[in-house]
Amino acid sequence: MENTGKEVIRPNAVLLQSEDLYKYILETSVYPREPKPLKELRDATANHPLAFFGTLPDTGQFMAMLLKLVNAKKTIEVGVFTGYSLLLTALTIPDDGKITAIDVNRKSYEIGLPVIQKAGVEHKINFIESQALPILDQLLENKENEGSFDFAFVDADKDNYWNYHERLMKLCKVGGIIIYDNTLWGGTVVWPEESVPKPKRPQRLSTIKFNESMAADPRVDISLAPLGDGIKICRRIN
Ligand SMILES: C[S@@+](CC[C@H](N)C(=O)[O-])C[C@H]1O[C@@H](n2cnc3c(N)ncnc32)[C@H](O)[C@@H]1O
Ligand SMILES: O=c1cc(-c2ccc(O)cc2)oc2c(O)c(O)ccc12
Repeated sequence: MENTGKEVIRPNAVLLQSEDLYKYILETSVYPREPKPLKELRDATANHPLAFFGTLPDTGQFMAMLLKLVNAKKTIEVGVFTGYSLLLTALTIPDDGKITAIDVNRKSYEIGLPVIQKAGVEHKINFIESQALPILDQLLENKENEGSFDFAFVDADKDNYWNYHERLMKLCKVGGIIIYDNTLWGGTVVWPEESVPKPKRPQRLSTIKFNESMAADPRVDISLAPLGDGIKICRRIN
C-alpha cells in the first residue's frame, strides 16, 4: 500500500507540549547522570548572551549513548561554541580517541577550555578555527580520511547543512553516525511563514529543504528525534 503520510497522529505527538514534562525528564533522567565537568561548562556559559546556543543536556545524553553504541573513536564536530557537545564527546570516547572540532570563533571555545583541561581530555581535541566547509574539503584531499570517521555532530550554520552532509557522507564510514541539530528549528518548520520572526525565516526554509532532501537520500537511515530542538540522526548505509 502506498504510504500517503496521512496516518492517524498518535497521542505521543503532543507529549512534550508541557514544560513540566521536559523539566521532569531533565530532573529525573538527565541531571542526575550528567558528568560534573559538563555541569561546570554549562555554568561557565550561563551568563553568555548566546547561552541558548549550547547543546541541550537531554540531546547530549542521547548523543553519548550513540557514541558508545558505535564505539566511536574518531569524530568530527562542526559548531563548537563554548564546547558542551565537544566536552561530552571527549569524555565519552576512549583515551586515544580524536575529535576534529571546527568553529569560526575560537573566543567562545576558550570559555569552556579551562573546564576541558581540568577534565583531562584536551589531548583528544584538535580545535580548528575556520569556516567548516574548507576544512572538510581539506580533510577529503587526504584519501586516508575517506570513510574513516565513526561519528559527526553538526550544530552550525543551518544553511550549509546539506553541503556538510555531502562531505560527511564521504568522511564517515559505512555504519557511521551523523547527527544534525536544530532540525525542528524551534517548531517553526510547521508554522506559516508569516508567523515566524523574520530573522528566523531563512534558517527555517533551509531546515525544511534539508529534512526533505534527507528523506530522499538513499545513502542513509534516518530518524528525526524530537529531543532538544530536534535532532536528525543519520546512519551511513553504503
Ligand atoms: C549553536 S552553536 C554550537 C553549540 C555547541 N555544539 C555546544 O554544544 O555548545 C553554533 C556554532 O557554529 C559556529 N559557526 C557558525 N557558522 C559556522 C561555519 N560556517 N563554520 C564553522 N563554524 C560555524 C558559531 O561560531 C557557533 O559557535
Ligand atoms: O538561534 C540560534 C541560531 C543558531 C545559528 C544561526 C546561524 C548560524 O550561522 C549558526 C547558528 O543556532 C542555534 C542553535 O544551534 C540552537 O541550538 C539554538 C538556537 C540557535
